[in-house]
Amino acid sequence: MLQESTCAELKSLEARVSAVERQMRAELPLPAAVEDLRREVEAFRERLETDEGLSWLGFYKQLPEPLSSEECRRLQYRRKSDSVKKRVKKNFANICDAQVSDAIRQWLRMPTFDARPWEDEELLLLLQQMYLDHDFCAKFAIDISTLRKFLYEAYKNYNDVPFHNFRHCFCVAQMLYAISWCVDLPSKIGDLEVLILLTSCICHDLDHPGYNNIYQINAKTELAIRYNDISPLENHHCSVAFRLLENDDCNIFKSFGSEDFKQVREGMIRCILATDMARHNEILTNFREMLPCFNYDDKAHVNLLCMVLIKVSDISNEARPMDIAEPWLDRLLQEFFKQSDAEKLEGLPVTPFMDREKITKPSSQCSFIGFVLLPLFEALGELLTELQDLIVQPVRDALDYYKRLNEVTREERLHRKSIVAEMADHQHNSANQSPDSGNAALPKSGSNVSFKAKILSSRSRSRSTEEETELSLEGSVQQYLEDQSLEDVLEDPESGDSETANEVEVSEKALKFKISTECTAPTTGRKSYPGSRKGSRERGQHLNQSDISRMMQQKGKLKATACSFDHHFLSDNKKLSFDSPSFLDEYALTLKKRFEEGLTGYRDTAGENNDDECVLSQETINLNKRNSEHLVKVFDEKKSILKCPDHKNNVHVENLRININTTAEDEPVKSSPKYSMVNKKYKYSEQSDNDISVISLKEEIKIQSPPSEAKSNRSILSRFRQLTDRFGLSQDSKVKHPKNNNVSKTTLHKGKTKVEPTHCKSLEKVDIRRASTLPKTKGRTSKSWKSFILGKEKHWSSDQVLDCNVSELDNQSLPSTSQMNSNCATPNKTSTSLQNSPRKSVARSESFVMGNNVTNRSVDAQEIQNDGENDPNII
Ligand SMILES: Nc1nc2c(ncn2[C@@H]2O[C@@H]3COP(=O)(O)O[C@H]3[C@H]2O)c(=O)[nH]1
Ligand SMILES: [Zn+2]
Repeated sequence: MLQESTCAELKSLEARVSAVERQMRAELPLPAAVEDLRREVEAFRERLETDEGLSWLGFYKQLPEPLSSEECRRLQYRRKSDSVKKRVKKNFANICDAQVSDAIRQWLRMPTFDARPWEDEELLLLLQQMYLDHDFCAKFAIDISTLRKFLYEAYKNYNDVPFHNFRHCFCVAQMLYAISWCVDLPSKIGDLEVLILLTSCICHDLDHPGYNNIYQINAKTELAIRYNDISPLENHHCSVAFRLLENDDCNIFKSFGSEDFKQVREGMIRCILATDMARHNEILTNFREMLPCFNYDDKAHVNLLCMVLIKVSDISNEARPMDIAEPWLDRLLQEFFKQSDAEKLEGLPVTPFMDREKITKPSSQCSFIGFVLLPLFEALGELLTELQDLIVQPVRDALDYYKRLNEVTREERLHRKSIVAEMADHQHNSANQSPDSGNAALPKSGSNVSFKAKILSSRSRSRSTEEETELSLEGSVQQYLEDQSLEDVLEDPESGDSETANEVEVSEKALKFKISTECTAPTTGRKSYPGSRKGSRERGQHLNQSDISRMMQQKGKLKATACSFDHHFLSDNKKLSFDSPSFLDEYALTLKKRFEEGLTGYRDTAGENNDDECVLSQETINLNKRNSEHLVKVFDEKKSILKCPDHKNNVHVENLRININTTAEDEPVKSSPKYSMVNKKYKYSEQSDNDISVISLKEEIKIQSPPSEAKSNRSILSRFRQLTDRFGLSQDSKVKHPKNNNVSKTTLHKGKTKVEPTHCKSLEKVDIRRASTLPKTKGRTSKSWKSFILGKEKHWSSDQVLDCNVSELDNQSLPSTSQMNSNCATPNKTSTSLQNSPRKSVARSESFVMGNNVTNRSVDAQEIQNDGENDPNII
């Protein structure tokens, strides 16, 4: 009894004491030292939560930049400018009656055809030739002026994006055309199916915004909402196509009866929707099953074959000679990187096969060709055996090449690792010899030049700039080793790691109708990609018990370290008798939560995002040099393209030469036309709008990097140690912050232009290998074009009118960031390295016109600008 009452009294006393204590804490002023400490701690917390450079710790709370920022404007969708459209329209009208020489018509039937030297209007002429050579106009009563208007409208509705532009559309149509001739497709599936296929190829990426379905779905764009996440882009391309065809002026099917038109519509929809890579496995599996009993009389079989044919054409760049294929890959990666940058910027899941931090050219191609492209080509090659030599073997050669390139890269990486291991040993030994000088043994920022130089000299080419930046920061050997093992996993396409999931796997996950994706297991057996929200969730759930307990221990360590950090601020090291700051508990809780969600792998954006775009590796530059040499040759031979009077052609070719030399003037040292082209292209790669946006993305935009599985294992204690080190250098790190750092620009630039001697050596090696695996360019290199010339008189007509007002299209596929500023972009005229600069193009086109006795006048850029038609499609 007594015991009970005493206990109760004690408890009440205890409660009163703590109440008084709380009251005193609230009302009495804290000692000055404690006040100071509190301020310091507050500042520290603020720093952790708002400094992007420390975001890898996981406390960063900053939201992505507001959508209206300057950087976001760069992400927008690029419409063709009015002046460009008008010029192409006029030039096409001028040349559309020209006869294409037999030589060019033959070349057009080969996968080795090179579209690069041709102007847009000339490509339109060649598309027209495809219809004419199949005799479609006669067979299907297609009026030639309607065909021209249709082709021009299609051209007009492709955007100025790096890859999915009009030239891609041309290449896809041309590959289908080449296949069609090679296997005599009309005799197998009928003329109508070939007409449907060719037209579908031309329309298959209409109004592509340069951001794929994964982006559309994750960003919940208007298109994704409109099409319920089911192939939003392909539905859009198809819808735009039929909007064009609604207009009688360009409806090439207007003479068709309703049943026939229905068949065309069904066929086109089927073909265009088949280009969604999310359906790749489904289509390939069905086709393979059909192969043993394929029957050309069975409509279902023919339909499936058509789907495979358009898919093959769509992804056929690697079946072309390397010097044509590789610039396309550069453009594709440019578009990929742009998308993943946008995803980071907007806090969306980052598509792994598009992430500049995760892929290289060889890794991307090994995965894509090996797992996606070749299986499809081989399946088609089984049915149409004529295609084996034409496209299947060149794709195998390309895969061999990229595998070897990957090996070389891997060897370099191993070499690099051994150097780092050596350094680690050295560091370890020095630490053992003089315990007090442990820190001195660690290579610090800029302090260990030989360490850095050694690593730089052994680095892989394609990632050089990234790593240079990374290593020039606090160069912890341990950290470097960790990063390297991560890199190994990411770059090994056969590792099965979900980070290397290819486009089909990622697309299948992201694009399939939600109900089926959520309920069924993935057919490929690979995990969902970690960049996806689902992936993040899964990773969190897959943490096992020991992971959790390790994390909890780490949490404890963090708390302890934070307390000792706290002591650091107390004068005379005197421990004060109050609880550790409550924010530490909050931090511990947040940390625990983050661990549980599997979100601990935040990257040090200050250290790792200072990379450069790095799309153009040295071998690409070499190739570009070769390409441009080829281009000069083609210009010489271009006069044989059209059967026009010799003297007119001479004017044209002369003008082309003048234009080339004019460009060369920019570069006084190397003034030959060959070099001017090389330099122009290289310059473009450094100065393109995209590059600028990359730099500004790195420097100014807050990027919330996705979690990285391997890095999540890094000890939180070591991170905290780094943090406290950095905190000690707070002023410095503020200067170093990418947002304010002008120096980093210079470093990036230097990094890019610097070519280490060892790289050059191994590049030579790669180039030799490459030459041996180059697909043969039979038609083009074995015979001079001049030998094909039939010097017939050409009929020039300038009275073609291509006016065709297409009703406003549903242009809603903008990346979400661009929605606010969609009118502000200056079209990036330098963004297509396959095209010439606008000024140059104008001059060329004019000379083309001049050469054909059409009014000879000089066209000035300003005039063209003013001439722009007001296109309702421009948003
Ligand atoms: N990695 C890689 N992807 C490709 C290549 N060619 C085509 N693709 C992808 O395959 C996709 C096919 O459909 P899209 O044209 O929409 O976009 C294409 C690219 O994303 C290639 O050479 N390499
Ligand atoms: Zn395409």
